[in-house]
Amino acid sequence: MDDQPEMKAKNPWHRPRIIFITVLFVIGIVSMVAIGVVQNKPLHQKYKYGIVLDAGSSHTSVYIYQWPAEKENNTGMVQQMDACNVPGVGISGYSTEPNRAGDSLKSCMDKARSIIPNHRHPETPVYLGATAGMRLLEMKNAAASEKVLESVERVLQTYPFSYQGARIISGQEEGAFGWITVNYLNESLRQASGTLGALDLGGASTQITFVSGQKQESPDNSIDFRLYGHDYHVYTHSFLCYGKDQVLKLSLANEIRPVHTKTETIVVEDPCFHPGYRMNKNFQSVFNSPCVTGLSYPEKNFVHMGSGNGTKCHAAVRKVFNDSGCSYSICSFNGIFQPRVEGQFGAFSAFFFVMDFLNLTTLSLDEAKEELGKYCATPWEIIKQNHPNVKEKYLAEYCFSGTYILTLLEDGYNFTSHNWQDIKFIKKIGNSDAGWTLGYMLNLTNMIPAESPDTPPLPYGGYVTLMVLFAVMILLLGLLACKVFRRPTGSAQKEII
Ligand SMILES: O=c1[nH]cnc2c1ncn2[C@@H]1O[C@H](COP(=O)(O)OP(=O)(O)O)[C@@H](O)[C@H]1O
Ligand SMILES: [Ca+2]
Repeated sequence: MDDQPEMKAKNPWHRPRIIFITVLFVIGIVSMVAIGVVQNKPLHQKYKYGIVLDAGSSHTSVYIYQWPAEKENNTGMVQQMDACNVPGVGISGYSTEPNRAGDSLKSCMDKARSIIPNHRHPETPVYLGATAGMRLLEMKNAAASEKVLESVERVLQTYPFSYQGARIISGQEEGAFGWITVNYLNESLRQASGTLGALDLGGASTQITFVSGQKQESPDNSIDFRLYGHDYHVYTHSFLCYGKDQVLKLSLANEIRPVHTKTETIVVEDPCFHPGYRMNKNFQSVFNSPCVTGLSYPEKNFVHMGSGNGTKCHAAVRKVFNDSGCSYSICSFNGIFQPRVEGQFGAFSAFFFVMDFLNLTTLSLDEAKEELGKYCATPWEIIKQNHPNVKEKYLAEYCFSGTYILTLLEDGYNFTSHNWQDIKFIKKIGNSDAGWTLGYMLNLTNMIPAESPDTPPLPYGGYVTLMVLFAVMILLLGLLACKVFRRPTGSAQKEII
């Protein structure tokens, strides 16, 4: 301590010089980090967009997707930006006035035009995929289905986007793309971790799709994917006519046929509708579908009367499944091969709407049956009072729909009370709806590569953290070095003095 004044006297610039060097050193390090951060930060995130129209049997939805322009091939990058419900019925409902099918899409397409930045319009692909409603219309009246598709095509081509076509997708595509969507969103494709099976329930068809390690006995039900460097053997089946609206017609038709006479007023007592429910309906509304046969008196009406009995409803719904005649080692129903269900499942669309409304999504199978039985037995007046804001058509059908869902999953697909908890009823994963549309777009824009794309070894956040850590380490080492170099000089001077 006594030597300090002498040292200072010897070299009065020593300390300021060290401070000056240290300050320069710190400024250098800070600048290095700042430059690294600024240089590597994506300056202004550029997004690309894609539009898919899901032309379902009951309604059409327009989905707008967006993704960062430079990260097309990374899983989880494409997200739903907006979804618009087209007012009115599904496009197959315009078979007698096809022009209205195209017109119905305008409000949602106008919205898409306004929310996607103008300079991206010409490169934004638009796809329309029609599902089971149009499959049925094509079976019933191919010319009408052609006209409906022409009408939607005409309207979609008037928009400034890159129109890529309107077509009826197959049930196999619907199942496969639903599976791709949930697994893409779940990020289960990049890690070879377990995938999520996909259960989709529509109005006119239903799909089951899952990875199965068992022998695939039916080529029609088997798809092989190579995605991000992993091979997947996927089982899929789409049951046309087994969407919930068509099954309602099927089971009503089963109840009408035995009491079907030409003269009397026909009263059909239905255990799947609430006690006190009474509605005049036309035979036509039940027998107008290619899924239902055997109408003799199209002009006749009947009284649809609820009796609200869960057990009897289950028995009635059960009749729409044909369990005889499996030519494989194992079947679901109607002679269709299906291996035992495996792994976790995401159940979406009407599976979710119905189970969520009935508050059954988290219950065990037995609890769900019990709750549903009580719900079905509740008088219609009380149901209406309890849910004044729910559309009456949906409200009247929840007992039936819930019973159909439990029956399809248990008696159809052979889920049991042991693996019931493997089914997750989901609407969205992140911001994006579960459904076939995202998978359809990813496939058509080649955004899911067969092999894993090369990505930087570190994500951006990790890179910045490492840079900062190294900078701090260098700084500390520098300071330490200053101290160490100062000491010997000091002690040497001390010794000399
Ligand atoms: O909020 C809801 N509650 C109950 N059911 C709904 C709700 N929203 C849609 N749905 C039903 O979901 C189903 C959707 O089927 P979609 O129109 O996709 O037919 P598809 O897939 O067979 O072509 C229809 O049965 C429709 O009534
Ligand atoms: Ca659908």
